[in-house]
Amino acid sequence: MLGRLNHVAIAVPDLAAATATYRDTLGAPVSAPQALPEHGVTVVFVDVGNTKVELLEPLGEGSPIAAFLAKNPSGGMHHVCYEVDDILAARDRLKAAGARVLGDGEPKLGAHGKPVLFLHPKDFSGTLVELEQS
Ligand SMILES: CC[C@@H](C(=O)O)C(=O)SCCNC(=O)CCNC(=O)[C@H](O)C(C)(C)COP(=O)(O)OP(=O)(O)OC[C@H]1O[C@@H](n2cnc3c(N)ncnc32)[C@H](O)[C@@H]1OP(=O)(O)O
Ligand SMILES: [Co+2]
Repeated sequence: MLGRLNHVAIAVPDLAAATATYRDTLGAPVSAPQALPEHGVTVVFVDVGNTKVELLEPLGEGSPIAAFLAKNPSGGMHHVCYEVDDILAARDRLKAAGARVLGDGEPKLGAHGKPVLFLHPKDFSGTLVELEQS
């Protein structure tokens, strides 16, 4: 069911500072910031060749990453995103296996304009999982 690793996401308290670290210190190409109010985050993507790193900063009230950053004020690894061929089939299979699909269970368009879903970290070895339609 799982395809390639699309991205690893890191929640950060200061997106401009994290961008500068990846671009200037680590020498990686970093995209322009993208505000995604429907997801409560602003993101940039770092191109690391074989996959991407997504840097996430909270946006607006009730951001889904606010509690995570309160517990990890310096930031930290927030989720991994795997591609799937058929996100609805993947969702139904996971639900049948007892995994918790977050939100209302319906895919939303993610940062790449493709449908995404999130799976509860307690069902996946303490790691929040994002699925993205490939
Ligand atoms: C830009 C769009 C998109 C893309 O295309 O790439 C994105 O990536 S958007 C990214 C942000 N969006 C989301 O994260 C949406 C899904 N997330 C959620 O619904 C919530 O964040 C959550 C996972 C349900 C957590 O909710 P929260 O209120 O922060 O905490 P809880 O108290 O309910 O947490 C329960 C439990 O889980 C632990 N936890 C929370 N977040 C993580 C995490 N990222 N990784 C690992 N574990 C996590 C939390 O610590 C609690 O554990 P205990 O303390 O042991 O109870
Ligand atoms: Co993501």
